[in-house]
Formats: sequence, C-alpha cells, structure tokens
Amino acid sequence: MTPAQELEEELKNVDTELGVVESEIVKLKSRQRMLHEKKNSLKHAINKLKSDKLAEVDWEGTNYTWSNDVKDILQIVFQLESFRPKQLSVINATLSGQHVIAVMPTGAGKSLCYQLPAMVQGGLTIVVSPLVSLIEDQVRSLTSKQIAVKYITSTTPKEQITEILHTISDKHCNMKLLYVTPERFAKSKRFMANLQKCYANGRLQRIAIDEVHCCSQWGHDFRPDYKYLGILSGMFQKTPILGLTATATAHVLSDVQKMLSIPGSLVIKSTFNRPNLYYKIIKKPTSQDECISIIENLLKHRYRGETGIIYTNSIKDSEDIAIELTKRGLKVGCYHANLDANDRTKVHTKWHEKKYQALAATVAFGMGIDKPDVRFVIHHTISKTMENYYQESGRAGRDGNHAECVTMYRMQDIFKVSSMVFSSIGNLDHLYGMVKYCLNGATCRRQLIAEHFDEDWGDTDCNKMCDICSDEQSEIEEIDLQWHCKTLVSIIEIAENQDTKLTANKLLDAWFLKGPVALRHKGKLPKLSREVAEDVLAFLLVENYLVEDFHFTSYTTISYIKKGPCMDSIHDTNFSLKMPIRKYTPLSQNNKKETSREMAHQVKSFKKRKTTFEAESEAKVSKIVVID
Ligand SMILES: Nc1ncnc2c1ncn2[C@@H]1O[C@H](COP(=O)(O)OP(=O)(O)OP(=O)(O)O)[C@@H](O)[C@H]1O
Repeated sequence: MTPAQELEEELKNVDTELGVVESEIVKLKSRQRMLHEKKNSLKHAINKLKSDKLAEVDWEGTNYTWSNDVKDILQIVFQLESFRPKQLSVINATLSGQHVIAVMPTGAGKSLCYQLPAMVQGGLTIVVSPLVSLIEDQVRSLTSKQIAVKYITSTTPKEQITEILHTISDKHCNMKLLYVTPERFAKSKRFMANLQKCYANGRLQRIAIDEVHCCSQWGHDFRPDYKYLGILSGMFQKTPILGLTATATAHVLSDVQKMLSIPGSLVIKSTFNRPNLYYKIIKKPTSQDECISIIENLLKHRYRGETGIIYTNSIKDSEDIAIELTKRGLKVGCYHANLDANDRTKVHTKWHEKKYQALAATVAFGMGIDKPDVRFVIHHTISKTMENYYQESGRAGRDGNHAECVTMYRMQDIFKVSSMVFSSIGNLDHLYGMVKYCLNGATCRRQLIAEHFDEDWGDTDCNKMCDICSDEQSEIEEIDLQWHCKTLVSIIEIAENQDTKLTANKLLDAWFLKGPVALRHKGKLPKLSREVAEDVLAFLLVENYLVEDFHFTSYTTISYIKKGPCMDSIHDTNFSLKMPIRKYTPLSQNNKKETSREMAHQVKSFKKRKTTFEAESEAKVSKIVVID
C-alpha cells in the first residue's frame, strides 16, 4: 500500500466513524426532543393538577375578614345588588393573595373583579389594558363614583405622566387604580422605576391584566407588548396577578400562565352561557339594497329607540351601510380601522351617548366597548370564526336584559370571507365552524356555542332564546344528498374535462340547468329551491365533500369549487348523507315586547317549562321527515 493509499484508507475509516457518530447524534437529538416534549407535558400536567387543586377551594365563601367590606362596597360604591357568577370567587381568591386567571364571557363583569378589591385593601392596583377607549370608559365610570383613578396612555401629556409617577412612588398616595397600556412596561424605564418604589413602599396591591389572552401566540389576538408582562411576577413577588379574559381554550390559558410565569395558578372559569341573548339567523338577500332595507326596518321598528351594532367585514360595507341608513333617516355612524384615533373616539362617544342608534362597524370596533345596554348586534356578514362571533355578538345585553344577536347569512358570504382568510392554516376550518352554525336547522344555537367552548349547558338552558328552540311548530325536514352529490360530481367532471373552473354560482347554475349548456348535467332539474341548493353546497363544503380552490387575479382572489376528499365515498353501497333543512323565518318587525314578556314568563315558570321542553325536544326528534 502506498502512503497515499494508507491515508485514503484511514480517511475512509474516519468517515465511517463520523457516520456512526452522526447517526448517534441524530438518535440522541431525537431522544432529546422526545424528553423535552415529555418534560413539557409533565410540567403541564403538574401545573394543571396545581390549578385544579386550588380550584377545589370554595372561593364563594362570605366568612373572610374582608367579606363585610366587599358586600358594602358592592352595594354602596358600585350600587349593585349582588354578584354575578364567579365574581365573588375571583375577588376572594385575589384578596387571598392568589395569582388568578379569570375566564368569563364578554359582558360577564370582569372589571368588577379588580375594581372592587382595589377599594377593599390599601395601596394601588395597576390595571393593564390594551385599548385606550376601554381605559377611558372605565376611568370615566370610576371617577363618577368618586374613586381615585388615573391613566397613562400614549396620548397622556408628559407633565401629567410625571405627576402620576410622582404620586405612585409616594408613600402617602391615595390613588386606588392606575390604568396603563402594556407598552408602558416595555418602553418606560421611568415607569418601572416608580413602580418598584411603590412596591418597596408595600403599596403595590395588585396587578390586573385585562384581555390577558393577548400574551399568548396561540390566542386570536396576540400583542407583542404583552410579552414584557412576564417579568412582573418575579419582580413583584408579593403582589398577586389577576389576568382576565373571555378566551377559554385550555391551550391558550396554559400558555398565558407560562408567559406570565405563574404556572399552576388558579383558573376560575364561569359559564359562557348568556341566557339573555336571543340568537337568530336570517336570510340575507343578494342585493345590498334589500339587505339595508331589512336593517332599516329593524332599526325603525323592532329596535326603535334602542342602541346596537351592525357588524360587517369590510370598510367599504361599513361606510355604505352607514351612508345608506343615514339617507333613510336613521342615525347611524361608521367605525373602522381607517378612522384616525380622534374620529374613532368621536364616533364611539356619539354612539355611547345614544346620538347614534347604531354603528356600522368592522371588527376594529371591538374590545372594550363598555356599553351595558346594547340591545342588538346585527351581523351583516358572518364572522371569521365562532370565537369572533361569540365576542362580537356578546357585546349585546351586558346589563343582563333581553338583547338580540341577528346574523344575516347567505352562501355567497362564505367566499367573501374565505378569500380573505384562506392563506393561513386553520382559518378555513374556523370559518366553516361559523358556517355550520348558520346552516344549522335542527340543533339549539346555544348548544352549538356550548360545544365550541367545551361546555355542556344542557337543552333546557336555552329557554327558547334561539330561533331553533323558539320555533315550536317546526318539523325538521331532512334532505337526502346522495343523488344530489352524484349530479354535482358529474358537473364538476364535465367542467374539468373542458378545463373550466367552477365558482359556486356557476356550479349552482349548471345544477339548475342554467348557464352554459356545455356545463349542464344530463339529469333532471333538482326538486329544490335555489335557496336550499345553496345550503346544500355550503353543507358539502363544510363537510369536506367539496373544497375551495383559490386563484389570484390582478384585483382579487377567486374561490372555485372542486371535489373534496369525502366525495369518493358516495359510491359506497352503505353511503348515506342527510342534511336537515334550515327554516328561514323572518324576524318580525314589532314583536319584541312579546318576546321579552314571554321570556320573563319563562324565567318564572322555569321548572314547569323544563319538563314541557324536554317533551317538546323529544317530539321534535320524532318528527323528522326525509325528502329528496
Ligand atoms: N354584579 C353585577 N350586577 C349587575 N351588573 C354588573 C355586575 N357586574 C358587572 N356588571 C355590569 O356588567 C357590564 C359588563 O361588565 P364588564 O365591562 O366588566 O364586562 P367584561 O366582562 O369586562 O366584558 P368584556 O370582555 O367585553 O370587557 C357593566 O355595565 C357592569 O357595570
């Protein structure tokens, strides 16, 4: 062997050995990853056990040293008779010094959970809140109750900030609450220094973090500034943290605890049922003019003298609706992200003071609307997710009185929304969840919302406060879809053979033997109304028998329809697919008083009705009729 060959041989051996080492590294890395995952899931399980253990304590008690003060302050300062569900638990737990995450639905009264304790003990409560309008509303309301409260936001003048910071570091300060936006923690060393002085003086009583789900990247509303709040529990070890949110997913909550460095802390969750909200879906006409006429009539009659919100999904729609309703003699403002901060405040205030009966708004009109007597929320266009829908509609009836959540639905809106959201993973599934809710013609709407939040409210919790449960005579008709699926597949295949793409409308046309002759199927005209046929297409889409296929043009994104993964099963011998037909009952213009009276009566005779309702539900189930 030449010296070069010897070296070559050695090199080979080294390579072989390197290969062995690398494969060991891969194995070890994979083991490391597995151990990390295991470690995380063990940590999660331990934290969950800790949270659950803390949750076993009866926090509703009235024998704490502060219980009498709590009761007096509730009645004298806040002028409220009693607590809403879980408010007292959160108050007792935070006054006991626990870190608490309070999960309550929109309008359930989360603010009281930190405002009231602030009055029970000496010292200062810092309230972190993401929205200036929310801060302003709350400060206005607390000031009117003679409570010493201040706020710092990006628009607060420098001298005022200096004065406030001076006050909080003063041993004798009598300020009870200070509201700040989260970026204060990230961007102001001066603020942090004064907060540390406040803590050193033993005066930092509590840190309340509103909309605490904004800490989590898993939530629907992640805000980068919230991540700086993670240092607080370490920096102010004796100060309890109280996080508040209306987002209930376990994943988000666990992430929030992690981000705030309070793993295993107590989680107090109240039910998401809002018994005073009446949920209804109405048919949305194809023309915008007719849509606006429906809203006009509702505002002029059913909701005369009442205040509400009309949600839509585009700035243009919000402007058009507001302009058109104003032309028709109504007082309706418009609110969207393109308004500057001043205009937003102006519009919000006019609405708050009832100078506007309604706002036609995009989702920019969101968090922190503290108007208790919103009597109606109309969705002119469906929301992107059920979570969003619940938050948006939940802005109605925060005072606990009857309020209505009306959604205008038509198939075409699915594509309006899907073409905006499809690019992120999971978004279409979320949207289809919302569509399923709209298409539903047989199950109590509350039941569907409960399922979404992993809760079980039981059938009787609705008290006929949704269009499904209140429709006593309804006979649920089901439509057998097997034959229709075959027809639709044949049209899709005809189009594919001709290299033609089908929008949902084109597919419907061909199904009804309209539009280009070359695309039409060879069968008979379906024995369905176009309306029901639209529901069938939407149903097949959300059930994965059809899928959307998005294509870009220079101006827009178009959604085309293709066969979905489930469509292959239609030829199976035991294939069966049925869809309950949704009834489109219009919303009467003026029977709301009757509904309210009926509701009051229902609450009184709840026990009696419970049995009746169970009987009715059974009757409904037995009245299913199948048509094709
Ligand atoms: N115990 C109570 N009794 C009667 N009304 C109450 C009670 N607690 C709070 N409220 C009222 O309920 C309304 C909603 O309260 P709050 O703004 O705190 O809700 P929230 O849970 O923070 O909602 P959001 O998630 O939208 O911010 C307010 O008008 C408040 O005064």
